[in-house]
Amino acid sequence: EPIRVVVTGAAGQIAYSLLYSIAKGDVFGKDQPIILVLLDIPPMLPVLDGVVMELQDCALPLLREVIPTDEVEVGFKDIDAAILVGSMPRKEGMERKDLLKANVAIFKTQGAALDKYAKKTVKQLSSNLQRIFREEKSKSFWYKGHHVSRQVLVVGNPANTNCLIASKSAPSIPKENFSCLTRLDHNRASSQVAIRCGVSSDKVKNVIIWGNHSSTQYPDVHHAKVDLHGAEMGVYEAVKDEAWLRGDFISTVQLRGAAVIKSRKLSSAMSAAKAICDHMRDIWFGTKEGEFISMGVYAAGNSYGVPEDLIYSFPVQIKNKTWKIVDGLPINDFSRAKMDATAAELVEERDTALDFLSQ
Ligand SMILES: NC(=O)c1ccc[n+]([C@@H]2O[C@H](COP(=O)([O-])OP(=O)(O)OC[C@H]3O[C@@H](n4cnc5c(N)ncnc54)[C@H](O)[C@@H]3O)[C@@H](O)[C@H]2O)c1
Ligand SMILES: O=C(O)CC[C@H](O)C(=O)O
Repeated sequence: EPIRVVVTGAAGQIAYSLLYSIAKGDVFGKDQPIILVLLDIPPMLPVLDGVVMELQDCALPLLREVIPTDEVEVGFKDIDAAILVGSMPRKEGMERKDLLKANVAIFKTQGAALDKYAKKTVKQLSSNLQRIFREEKSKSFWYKGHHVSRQVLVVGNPANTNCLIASKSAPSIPKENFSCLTRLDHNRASSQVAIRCGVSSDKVKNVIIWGNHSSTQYPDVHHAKVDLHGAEMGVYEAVKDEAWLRGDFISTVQLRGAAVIKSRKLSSAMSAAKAICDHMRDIWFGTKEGEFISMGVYAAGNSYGVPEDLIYSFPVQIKNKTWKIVDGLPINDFSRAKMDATAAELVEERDTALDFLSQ
């Protein structure tokens, strides 16, 4: 059976890199047929037509159908995965707060639309599932048995707060089904360490991005390992330069998005698309044994004292399409201060967003 995947902002630059990877099986598997739903705003429909033509012209065997639309009820109907990219990127000179105001309303609307249209009705389930559902009469069964596969990844910035707002606007979808993209930051951090050590990036594992996808994020390598020509060791031991690890390394990762904008005059797109693929593929197929990755998830119940009602980036492990925060990693004072600073920014962003949406 094909799965239905919607990408919003499908006429934009991230989508242009992303759609090909999804359609050729890099994310949901090499034998998983796909229906791609491309959602954008009305003025972009002519551009979407061109994207549809190009996808057809790729002649990809897994791609069963491409549906361009500007209507959320079409876009979100019965989807298995939603990748919410559509929103305005920051341009040079723009502040983060400008972006919050421009974008957060989109995610309120889209969360509500997901709640309304993505919900499968009991009627659409097989008769066997309908019988079990009637017998169980439990909402949690409904969630566990069926909704669990419906994953919503928020990419549009400010990604954490947009994700929180989308999730709050979709009360029938479990909070666990929402996540936001900090995998790009994770990949940036792994890559910086790999370059410094002169190894390929797959030799670095378990870096952590804590907090917000912003310049307050904390890229933490205290628990990361590097395979240095056959010998696995901690990153501090391998790099042997604490000043760099606590200074330029952190600021390079924190400010990388801004550096790309300054240089390209456009927000990162190829690397963002690659990170989206990594994030979704790990949700679908799970993380490797003994490894964790970073993603923004609902903070409730975390063991790190992060305020609960936030989407905060944590180290997570994923199995059976269910993520779990890696608990109990030792946190030193240096890390604690940085984790708290990024949490404080997220609290402020959340409050500004809620305030703004209530006006
Ligand atoms: N989380 C991350 O790591 C990360 C990385 C890079 C970019 N981003 C963010 O991703 C977003 C998109 O970036 P881009 O470079 O592709 O931008 P873009 O301007 O090239 O494309 C955005 C697309 O979204 C569409 N859009 C706007 N409002 C929409 C709506 N309500 N519904 C559907 N579509 C809508 C636009 O018409 C446009 O086609 C930005 O917010 C950017 O900051 C996040
Ligand atoms: O607007 C920014 O500073 C960041 C843009 C994007 O999210 C990125 O990380 O490349």
